[in-house]
Amino acid sequence: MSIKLVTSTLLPTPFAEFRLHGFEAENGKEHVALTLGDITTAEPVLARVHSECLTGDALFSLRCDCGPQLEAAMKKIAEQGRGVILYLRQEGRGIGLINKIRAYAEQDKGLDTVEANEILGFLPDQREYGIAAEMFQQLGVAQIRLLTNNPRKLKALQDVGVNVLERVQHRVKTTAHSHRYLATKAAKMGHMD
Ligand SMILES: Nc1nc2c(ncn2[C@@H]2O[C@H](COP(=O)(O)OP(=O)(O)OP(=O)(O)O)[C@@H](O)[C@H]2O)c(=O)[nH]1
Ligand SMILES: [Zn+2]
Repeated sequence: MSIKLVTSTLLPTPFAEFRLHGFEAENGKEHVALTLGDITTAEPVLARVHSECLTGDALFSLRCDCGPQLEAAMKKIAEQGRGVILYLRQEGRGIGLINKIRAYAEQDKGLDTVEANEILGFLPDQREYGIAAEMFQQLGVAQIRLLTNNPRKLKALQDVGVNVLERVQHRVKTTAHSHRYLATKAAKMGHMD
């Protein structure tokens, strides 16, 4: 086991009172999950596997759609009264915060998100989803309906053994700033509508 559930508490939010679960990975990284309702029953659970984006999730960045996607996932789960969000600390598609800022600086000079990662010596997407499977298992989630537009995430999760019954579209409104970013994701990273 490369990650363990350490402690849980309540997290009141504007959308619902979630449970917040703290996980510690073998490599020292700390991850969290938000859950609502009884997610241990056989009925598929609405789930979002969200990758950390400090700029989008906490600083209101318009360069990407992460913040609105997180909020939309919390709202959809609140509406259903049942669901789970894994918040994985894989900032910058796995390259880390400072390197993501470096990548943004390259994008300021005209490169797209994929080219910027490559010029810095990284793959376009370095995320790994093995811990997600273990987190679902430890939370007692048997099968999920996954909120995503990213086919690679869907496949990666299935490859590590997550039982994904359905992909649920998870689009949010685009802004003038995020338009190019989303266009690159569609053209180069296969993101779906
Ligand atoms: N390296 C890099 N990472 C970025 C950039 N913009 C956003 N990210 C990171 O990308 C991650 C979010 O991934 P996305 O590709 O936007 O979306 P996704 O989670 O794969 O797919 P969805 O489930 O459809 O949202 C977060 O970790 C962000 O920090 C960028 O320009 N460069
Ligand atoms: Zn983002």
